[in-house]
Amino acid sequence: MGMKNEYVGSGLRVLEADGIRVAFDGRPILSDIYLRVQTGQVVGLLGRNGSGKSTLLQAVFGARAVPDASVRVDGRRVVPAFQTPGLVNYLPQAPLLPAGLTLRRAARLLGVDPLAASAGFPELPAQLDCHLGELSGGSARLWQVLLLLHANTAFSLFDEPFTGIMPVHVETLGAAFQQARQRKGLLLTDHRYAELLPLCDVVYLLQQGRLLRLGPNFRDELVEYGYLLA
Ligand SMILES: Nc1ncnc2c1ncn2[C@@H]1O[C@H](COP(=O)(O)OP(=O)(O)OP(=O)(O)O)[C@@H](O)[C@H]1O
Repeated sequence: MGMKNEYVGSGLRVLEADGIRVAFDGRPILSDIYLRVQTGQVVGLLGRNGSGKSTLLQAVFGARAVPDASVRVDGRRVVPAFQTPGLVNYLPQAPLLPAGLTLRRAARLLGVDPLAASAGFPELPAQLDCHLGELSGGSARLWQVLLLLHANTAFSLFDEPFTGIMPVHVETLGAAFQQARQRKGLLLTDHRYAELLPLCDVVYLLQQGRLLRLGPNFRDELVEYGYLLA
């Protein structure tokens, strides 16, 4: 794409965030967060409804300005992170790509080969000339996840990538995440923990404004903190 892209394809990259403090109407949502994702890792972010997962992803990406946030890559400050070419992309909970765009065009804008991106999903190639707005909710979601996953960034942040996607595709998508780990670092938040946890190298739980890095007995911890029933 002609753009300088120093972040892709050359060794280990470490994305760190701390100092992220967010309050709404005086009610603290995020306080004292430290988060780390490195290339080669799938990192899972869990937490109860309203715990601030989406807010945290926005703050890391730079979509939400946080005055004292420190987001760093390899120790170098990158705020807002999205301004650094090739560093990170982010799929919010809501649709990202315009409804009037065809998939072929969306893929070209993102510099992605749409056939490679949709490998393993037999019905997707036939949708290439559809507009995003013409697809079912689940198909549109799946395409957006796949296009961002295959776009050439060192990190991808996904807010609820599995939502709306049918079970047979959730498994294939999980495999695509695992494959993408060879190229990038992934930060995923989703309530489908049964599908998410087996993919994760690191699991974080957002709990009352703090981000806890869970240990090997994460299931017990998730019960203890009220995210799962015993
Ligand atoms: N713009 C805003 N103004 C006021 N409060 C907000 C705003 N955005 C988010 N909140 C509140 O901040 C809290 C965290 O919201 P957030 O969407 O980050 O949670 P979440 O963990 O992603 O939740 P879920 O699992 O339900 O998607 C919630 O209590 C929400 O109501």
